[in-house]
Amino acid sequence: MRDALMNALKTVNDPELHRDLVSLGMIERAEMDGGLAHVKVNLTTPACPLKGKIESDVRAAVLAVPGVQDVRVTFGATVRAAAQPALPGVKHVVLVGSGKGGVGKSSVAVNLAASLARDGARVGLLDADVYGPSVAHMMGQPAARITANEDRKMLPLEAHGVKFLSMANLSPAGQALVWRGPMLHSAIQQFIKDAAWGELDYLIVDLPPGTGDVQLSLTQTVQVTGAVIVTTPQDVALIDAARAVDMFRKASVPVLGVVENMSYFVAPDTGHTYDIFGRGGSRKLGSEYPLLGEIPLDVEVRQDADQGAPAVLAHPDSAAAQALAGVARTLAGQISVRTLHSTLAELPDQLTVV
Ligand SMILES: Nc1ncnc2c1ncn2[C@@H]1O[C@H](COP(=O)(O)OP(=O)(O)OP(=O)(O)O)[C@@H](O)[C@H]1O
Repeated sequence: MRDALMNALKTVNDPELHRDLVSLGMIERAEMDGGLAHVKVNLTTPACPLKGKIESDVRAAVLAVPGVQDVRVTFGATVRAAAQPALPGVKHVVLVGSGKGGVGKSSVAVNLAASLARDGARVGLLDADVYGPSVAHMMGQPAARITANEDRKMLPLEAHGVKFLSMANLSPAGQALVWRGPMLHSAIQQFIKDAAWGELDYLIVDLPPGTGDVQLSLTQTVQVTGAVIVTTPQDVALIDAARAVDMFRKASVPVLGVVENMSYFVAPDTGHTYDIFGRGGSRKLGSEYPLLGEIPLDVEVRQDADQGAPAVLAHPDSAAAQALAGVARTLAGQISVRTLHSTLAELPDQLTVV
């Protein structure tokens, strides 16, 4: 009977990976209990954007097996590590960058991290925006201080299910950092390599805006899975975003996608939509960089950030939070596809990214 179930499951393809669940090794359990079939699918990320589709496809395929009256589908998830894992225990390092300041890069990084963690992933968040570190505040821990463990490794702080490190938790509050290039380089090295991150599926790195030394130093310090570029749809932001894309291309860091923030505004009183910065402009960056999502301007995103609670957790039903959660899942799916692409010896020709 198990063979019949497995044969049926061989007809179900992962909708993103375009391969059947059996050959992808995603079927953890397939058993009959009377007329009830139990199937456990081990996803490649807990933030799988197409879990609902996989569930209905599995159900339909298994229900067609003679003798099956009902199906119970359950899920687990194991994020597969990049071919060359970033750090011991860290499966993927994802950089969040922008060409220009103030476009909402830190807000996106914090919400991505919180959303992935809520979906069940093990997530770290590194604030590499050394000149204007805002992660500590946005995570609600501006006063916390970083300590070291017995091996003299920095212990990340933790909030909202996310481990994080920010320069703001090292220096006295309100004091500016006057570190120069080489010191910054070694500070970032330490944040990455001399910290006890433990086992992480995703380490999200909030970069400083622009295309300077810190960004380059990071791409040289650690094997990075890819970068996400945050921009507003405004031309001046897009010109700078294109520069950031170019920098990553030159540093051989794949651009996993673009997030268009402050994409539009829906007036709460009239419901009218205003495209304040010109919606959809990020498509001008080129079709080879997938648009991971359009995040509306939303006063709650700003208020939640100020109060130290990511919008995806504080107001999960708002349009902005839903869009941010969608970005996190699309990104996780994108990483799964790329990882499979680079780790499978025999590539299916129809393997596509978003
Ligand atoms: N979608 C949004 N709706 C409303 N406010 C937003 C949105 N995104 C970001 N903001 C607000 O805009 C301001 C700038 O955001 P943020 O600090 O995330 O930008 P940044 O690109 O990281 O800036 P920098 O790197 O220059 O410090 C913050 O006050 C933030 O709360």
